[in-house]
Amino acid sequence: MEDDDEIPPLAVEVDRISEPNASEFTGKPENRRSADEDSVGVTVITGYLGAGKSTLVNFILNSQHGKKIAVILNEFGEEIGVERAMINEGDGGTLVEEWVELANGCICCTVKHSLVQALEQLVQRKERLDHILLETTGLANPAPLASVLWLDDQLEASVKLDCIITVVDAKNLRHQLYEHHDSSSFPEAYLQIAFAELEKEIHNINSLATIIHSVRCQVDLSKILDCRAYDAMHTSHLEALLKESQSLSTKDSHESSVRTLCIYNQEKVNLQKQGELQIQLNSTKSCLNSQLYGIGYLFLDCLALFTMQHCQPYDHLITWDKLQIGVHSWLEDILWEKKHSMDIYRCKGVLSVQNSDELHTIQAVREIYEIVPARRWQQEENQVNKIVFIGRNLDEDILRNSFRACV
Ligand SMILES: Nc1nc2c(ncn2[C@@H]2O[C@H](COP(=O)(O)OP(=O)(O)OP(=O)(O)O)[C@@H](O)[C@H]2O)c(=O)[nH]1
Repeated sequence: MEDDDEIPPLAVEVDRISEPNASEFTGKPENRRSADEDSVGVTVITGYLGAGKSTLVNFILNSQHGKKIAVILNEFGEEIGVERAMINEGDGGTLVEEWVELANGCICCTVKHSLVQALEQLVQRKERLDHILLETTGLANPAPLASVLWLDDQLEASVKLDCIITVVDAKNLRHQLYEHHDSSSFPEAYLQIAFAELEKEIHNINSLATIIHSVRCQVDLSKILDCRAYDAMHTSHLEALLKESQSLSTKDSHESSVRTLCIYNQEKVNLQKQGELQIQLNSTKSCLNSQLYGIGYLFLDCLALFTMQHCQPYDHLITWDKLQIGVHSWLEDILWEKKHSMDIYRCKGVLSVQNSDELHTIQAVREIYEIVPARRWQQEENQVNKIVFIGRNLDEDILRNSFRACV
């Protein structure tokens, strides 16, 4: 990346920003203020991997606000299509006025210019938008974004930075701030104290942040949309952010050892847990009658429950057609047992499941995971399994090969 790319396109020298006067801040005070009336508000939604950014986007889109909202998603190349498939667009995309996917890089460094272009195109649409949501990757630094939105000459007057929301996962924040801290077995009373401490820690990092507690990002939208957090009255807050952005090199802002990779598979998968394994027998092919003869137990390297269906009563020659494990067991091996010594921070994706016409989403943040049916597959959609992993020591071959046991 060119050095030039790293410096946000500032309209004024940063040294001058120290003046608390909003007029001097942009150099064009009256324009800025009157333009505010017509400009489209942009809410930047940021937060660490798995903090709940998409959950918040989903919540906003599905709430009754009567606004025409466009969503800009920033994805790393490997994540293309996964993020969007996981957000509920409503039937036929009715909840979202416009989608823009900024792929192949992080919005805070390599795709900054694409962001400017995307915003321009959105505000030039015939039908006026009421609001734009910009969801960053879980590894983005929001400061350079703020400078693009606040100070970019091309954009000035047409969009305004309404608010930066940082979604924080109360369970994992301590772990993220102080690695190796395990809060999974804390008694409740301790947790309450820990959460109070968390608020203190958040305020130590940003004393001006308004903290809103929520479960699954269900918040009062009047507190987060159209809040003009950076209008003329609140420029000092942004000043600090921009100064910080100047001192940071985007080259250093991403952990180089953290890798993102994606595995694909076209076949439908089995979700079942190990205790519910179904073992298909070759001998079923030669069955003469269709009676169910029984359920028995079999010791392999684990205890597996199997059903013998449609077998001849005296068929002693049993050979396995396929030993299938479920996605649950596969994930638990990787996330809980850490069988392959991979340090997985985040896993997300879509699954095409056997005997189901619904797209299932797979979500994991550290060791906590869930697999849920999200919606029906759309007709034109390619029903594939696509799973993104983010973490350290990821081994693509192991992940891909071990996943095959689920199909
Ligand atoms: N228990 C619990 N889970 C939550 C809450 N909010 C979000 N989640 C779950 O956390 C997981 C990650 O949420 P996402 O919204 O995809 O997180 P994200 O910040 O977009 O993640 P990245 O794509 O990695 O940047 C999902 O399984 C959510 O259902 C919450 O308040 N409580």
